[in-house]
Amino acid sequence: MVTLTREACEEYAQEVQKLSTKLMELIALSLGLPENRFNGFFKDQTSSIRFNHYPSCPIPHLALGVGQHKDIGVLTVLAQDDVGGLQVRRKIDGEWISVKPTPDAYIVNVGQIMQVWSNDKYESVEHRVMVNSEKERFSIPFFLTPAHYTMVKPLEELTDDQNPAKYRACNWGKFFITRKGSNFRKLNVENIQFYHFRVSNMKKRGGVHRKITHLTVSTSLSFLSLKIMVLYIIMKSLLAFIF
Ligand SMILES: O=C(O)CCC(=O)C(=O)O
Ligand SMILES: [Fe+2]
Repeated sequence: MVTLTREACEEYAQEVQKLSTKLMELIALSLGLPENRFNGFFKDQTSSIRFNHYPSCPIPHLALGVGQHKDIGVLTVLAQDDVGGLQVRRKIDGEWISVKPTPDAYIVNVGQIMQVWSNDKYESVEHRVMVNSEKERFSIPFFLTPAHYTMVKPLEELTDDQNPAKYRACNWGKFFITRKGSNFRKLNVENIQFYHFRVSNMKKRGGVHRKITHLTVSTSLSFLSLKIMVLYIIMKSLLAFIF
């Protein structure tokens, strides 16, 4: 049995954070930006680590370890054991492809924030985790996320008249709180995602954006009904006063 101490976790977090900083510098260079372009976003970063345990499951085809999703952060640096189960969705045909575990290697996922920052030059991949009928599995993802006050939007250097911003700005802290506090399952809608802020999605009425902004929509609706009620009361008193 392996015992994880707080010190070991903290040391691991610090090291993987350093690795992520290095990766962000390389990504900046790959986008033709100065190496330190992203550093400012991570001064008060909200990054986190998760310890995933997937117990073995006698009927694996009826269960999923983690349902299909795109990571919401900037990057995910994932450590996994040798059991396997992670699958990524191939874009061209939607086929689920198993990611073979490579010893002593990390898997790095591009998250939705990176996709927004790069105005779609980098794309976040959809993935899920299958369970194993005999073996339990462990994985440790590190989610690199910016300071809570960061306005997530395409970088200005990567947009111009020919290539306009594909996403509207969104406050990361508010996004995260909305996501965590959402009762999306009860409402049978998808939880909030950065791709809901795509300009093209937002134009479509009745599209995904309308679904996920139910909070805003219902708030404005109740505000509207309140206004109608007040107007009704005023009218009634006015009529009562006149007649
Ligand atoms: O366990 C894995 O391999 C991936 C887990 C994952 O996708 C996540 O926690 O976001
Ligand atoms: Fe994930």
